[in-house]
Amino acid sequence: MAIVLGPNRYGKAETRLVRVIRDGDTRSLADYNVSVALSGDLAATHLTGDNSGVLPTDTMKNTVYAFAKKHGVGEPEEFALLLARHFVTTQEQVETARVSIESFGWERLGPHSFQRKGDYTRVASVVVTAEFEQVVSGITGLVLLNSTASEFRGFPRDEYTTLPETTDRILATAVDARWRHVSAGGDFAKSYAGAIEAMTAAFVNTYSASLQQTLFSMGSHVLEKRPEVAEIRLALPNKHHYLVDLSPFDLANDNEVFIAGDRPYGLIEGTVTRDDAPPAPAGWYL
Ligand SMILES: O=c1[nH]c(=O)c2[nH]c(=O)[nH]c2[nH]1
Repeated sequence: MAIVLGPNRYGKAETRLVRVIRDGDTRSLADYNVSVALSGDLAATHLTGDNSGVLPTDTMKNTVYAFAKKHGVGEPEEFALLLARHFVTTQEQVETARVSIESFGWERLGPHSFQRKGDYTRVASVVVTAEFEQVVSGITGLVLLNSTASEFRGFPRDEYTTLPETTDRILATAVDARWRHVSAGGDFAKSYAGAIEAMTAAFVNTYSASLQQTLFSMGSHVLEKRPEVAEIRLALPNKHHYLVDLSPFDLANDNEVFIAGDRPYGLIEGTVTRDDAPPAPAGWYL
């Protein structure tokens, strides 16, 4: 009996790329998940441990980011072709390159602001006893992004701090919010739509020193615009976008090419309350 190596391929899966394109004061966004798989004369690495034909998957990831800077990303089909042709023509042992791209859609909210396409979830919960009725409305999964007008600096540094200070970064979050109504009556459809509008407008229009500051601005704006809301609690994940270091490839990166981080993420939580609102009933947690 002979044991033989069957079909095989390898590559870097799910390179998360966000490419910001600047046109004067307006910015547009490509948000891609790029997977590369190469096959060809790759038996040796499996059979003998000879890696002389194995272009590192790390290099594939770097190529995605470097090409995004150098050539822009165009349509996903075009960017996939560019990458696939590169691997086939530059690596002799590679016969086939498969490049797959998921492209996530964003709707424009302003010159540098976006909302992730797709629905988010409206939630409502009530608690009723003989003494009180409590109505809480909310949302989860409203994904917002500002491609500029966000800083994070002036923070303390200790021996474990490596984060550089920045005066220009991407700020993105998936809004998870609950708000408590003053009473159990009213036009809940209008209230809900107005709360979302207020929250979104505050995110777009706040020049942010931190996500904490943006949180307070969003909560305040809801309370200012919606008198029927007594209190709002926001939980905002900081969906980090890391600037890719393209200096090893002699490319500058002036806030154009980012790694969209997945985990871990910062989680910024806070409650904003009006001081004349009826207090939450004892034992009630938003
Ligand atoms: O807006 C931010 N708030 C933080 O508390 C924080 N911490 C961090 O590492 N980055 C950020 N960004």
